[in-house]
This record gives sequence, structure tokens and C-alpha cells, in this order.
Amino acid sequence: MSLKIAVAGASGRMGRELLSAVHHDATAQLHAALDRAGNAFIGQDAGLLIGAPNGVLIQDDPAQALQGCDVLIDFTRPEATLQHLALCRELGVKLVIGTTGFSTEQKQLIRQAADDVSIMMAPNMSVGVNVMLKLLQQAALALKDGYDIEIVEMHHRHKVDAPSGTALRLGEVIAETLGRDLQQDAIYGREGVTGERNPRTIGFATLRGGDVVGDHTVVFAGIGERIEISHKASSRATFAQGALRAAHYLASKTNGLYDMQDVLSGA
Ligand SMILES: NC(=O)C1=CN([C@@H]2O[C@H](COP(=O)(O)OP(=O)(O)OC[C@H]3O[C@@H](n4cnc5c(N)ncnc54)[C@H](OP(=O)(O)O)[C@@H]3O)[C@@H](O)[C@H]2O)C=CC1
Ligand SMILES: O=C(O)C1=N[C@H](C(=O)O)C[C@H](O)C1
Repeated sequence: MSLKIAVAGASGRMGRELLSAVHHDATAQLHAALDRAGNAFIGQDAGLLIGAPNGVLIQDDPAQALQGCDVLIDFTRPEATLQHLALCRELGVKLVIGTTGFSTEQKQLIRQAADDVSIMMAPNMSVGVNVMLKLLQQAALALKDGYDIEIVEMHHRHKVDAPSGTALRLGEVIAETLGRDLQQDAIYGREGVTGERNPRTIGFATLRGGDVVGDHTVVFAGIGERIEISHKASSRATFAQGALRAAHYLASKTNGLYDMQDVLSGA
């Protein structure tokens, strides 16, 4: 039986990639396409956005869209995702969250909702970044003394949150591995007379411009050498494929909060 998928933020950059991924998946079907009231595409055939009309109209009523749906895939903004989350919890619809930029309190709400419904949340659904997270654990342990850690990310000019969700996750994984606390040890910008670098810190640098899909580099800088571990996304299709894989993964789960590592390991 094919998985009934709703896509939130259907006309967005990721929304369109998701429509295309679902269209090409013989084991899934587009159940509904959502965007917010006032969006220029409301009432249009969602398939037109990918050149393949399918009769599913883009609508602005999440409660209606989610009736009878198996999984909602949501790449929007935190406030929209949280509205959808409440409805998914009420209606028993599983949820794949790709949205980034949540506050600590908002993440807590997502954790609570996972008591009742299954949720997969990851700031980056590419296979490559999830391999990078594993490599970083190994590198951080080997380079824990004498190497300064800096995380550099670059994204397109339209991105609204900084640092990227991925950069923050890279930092969290390194901090957890080294027994550091990102809340205390992160430095999100430097200007003026900063003093010498504190070796415990994990620095972040954010670049924005053009059409960059998503570049992340972690630098381990020592004396006489440095190691850089990089991932560069050249197409959003990689994120959409990951989200679709996650939607299928959730099909057998009744509740709980999962991440992309769970999906990739099939646990
Ligand atoms: N986890 C991952 O692998 C990835 C995560 N992302 C994240 O996904 C999110 C979306 O990225 P992207 O597609 O580039 O963004 P876009 O701005 O292109 O798309 C966002 C979509 O969500 C809609 N939207 C925005 N605000 C609301 C709201 N309050 N209620 C309902 N709908 C809303 C927008 O509608 P409108 O146009 O009317 O504003 C638009 O359709 C970001 O947080 C980004 O960081 C992106 C790529 C990969
Ligand atoms: O907004 C984007 O485009 C992306 N956002 C995600 C993030 O914040 O990490 C993932 C990806 O890099 C693209």
C-alpha cells in the first residue's frame, strides 16, 4: 500500500523538491500540499510546480489536509512547524521535520509531542552530512588536545536562520564527544579586540550569498597543520530523498523522536 504523504511549504525551495521526490516514488502518493494563507499558489495544482499536474490542489487548511494522511513532511519555518505539530499529535499523523531555527523551548515542545506520535527531525537529511557527523566524532577524539575547532558554513542569500541548523548540530556532536557544553563554549562571531583564542571554544562563521545550496566545513587547526572536514550539497534533491526515506522509516513507528542516524541505520 502506498504511503500517503502531505507536504508543507509546498511552493518553497524544499517543498518543490519534495513534490518531485514523492512523484517519482512508486511506493508513495501525494495526499495533500500545504502552504500558508495568502501564498500565491493556493488553489493551484501542486503538480504544476514540477511540471506534472496531479489534481492535488495546494491548500491553506492544515486540519483538512492532514485528515487521512500517514506522514507530513515539513520544511517551513519554526512557527508553522509547531502549528502542524499540534495537529499531527491530535490526528495521529507522523511527522518529518526538516525546518531549522528552533529555540530550545520549541525543541522541547517537539520532544513532548513525540510521546504520542512518531517524529523524525534532522537539520540535514543528506547521507553525506550524516557520515560527516560520524567522522567528526573520530576526528574530535584524536585531535582533542592542541587543535582549535572552527565551523564555517555558507548558504544562499535567502536563508533566514544563522548559523545553519547543520552547523549547530556539527558543533553539538563535537562538544558532546569532547565533554564540552556548546551553550557555554560556542563563539558565534568575533569583532574588535577579542583577546587570544580560548582553546575550549568552538567558533562559528556564517557566510550568505548567491545560490549556495549548503556548504559546511569543520576546521581542526593545530600548530604546523590543520585538518578540514567538508560537505558541499550541490542539489536539494539529496535532502528531499532523505526526508522521503525518513517518511517510510516512520511508517512502522507509533511514537518517539528519531534522527537521521536512526533512519540510515534502520534501527
Ligand atoms: N533538514 C534539511 O535537510 C534541510 C532543511 N532546510 C530547512 O527547511 C526550511 C525551509 O527551507 P526552504 O525550502 O529553503 O525555504 P523557503 O522559504 O523556500 O520555503 C518555505 C516554505 O514554507 C512556507 N512558510 C513560511 N512561513 C510559513 C508559515 N508561517 N506558515 C505556513 N507556511 C509557511 C513558505 O511560504 P511563503 O512563500 O508564503 O512564505 C514556503 O512555501 C528552512 O528552515 C531550512 O533551513 C532546508 C534544506 C534542507
Ligand atoms: O536553508 C537551507 O537551505 C538549508 N538549511 C539546512 C540548515 O540550516 O542546516 C540544511 C541545508 O544546509 C540547507
